Amino acid sequence: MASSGNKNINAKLVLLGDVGAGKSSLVLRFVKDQFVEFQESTIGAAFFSQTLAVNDATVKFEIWDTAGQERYHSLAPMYYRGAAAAIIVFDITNQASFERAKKWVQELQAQGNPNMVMALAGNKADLLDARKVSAEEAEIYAQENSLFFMETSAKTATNVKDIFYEIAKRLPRVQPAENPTGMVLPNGPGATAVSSSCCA
Ligand SMILES: Nc1nc2c(ncn2[C@@H]2O[C@H](COP(=O)(O)OP(=O)(O)OP(=O)(O)O)[C@@H](O)[C@H]2O)c(=O)[nH]1
Repeated sequence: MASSGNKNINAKLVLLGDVGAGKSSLVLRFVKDQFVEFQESTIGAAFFSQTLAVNDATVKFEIWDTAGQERYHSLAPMYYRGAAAAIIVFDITNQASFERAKKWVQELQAQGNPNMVMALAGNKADLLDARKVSAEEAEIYAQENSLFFMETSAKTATNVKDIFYEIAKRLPRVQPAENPTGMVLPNGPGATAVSSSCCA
């Protein structure tokens, strides 16, 4: 069937991962092209939106940046429920954060949307000297679990736009009825709303 021009796709995306893995920093880099050395730990969750043009579609990501601290774990289903995509983030210099990422993958496989596009981000790829998780190990794990894997650096911007772009390419082109996000904006100091677009 011939394509009928550009499609507009709304996609709820959630970031999950250990405390300090760099979830907020990846979002800040993607949405504002900024990086801060001392990013504060997220409280609850924060919301952002960002539009990305891919070949055949314009994807509006509705991004939930969750808090990695264990005490917020029970809130996570609110954010991944109905999500079209997830980025599970670990820190390549921290083996425990990779183990935590695997736990998130298991939880999403058990309770998330079965068609969810899942990306595994090995973040802080600029800190090569401190690496504890090899790219090979993460790649094998990703392949075995139907995720795609990229090493990213929020600091240098390496692969940040690319990981969102790869997700955008993989999203189903047929949208389910009306906005499935059921979105309720969070309260509290971690909550931020940003709307912008990029990438002609
Ligand atoms: N060198 C380097 N540091 C990074 C990178 N990404 C994040 N950081 C730093 O790591 C720390 C934690 O980053 P955050 O973005 O707050 O991590 P988070 O996963 O959102 O943490 P929580 O909100 O506590 O769950 C901050 O000091 C960041 O500056 C990166 O790619 N490279």
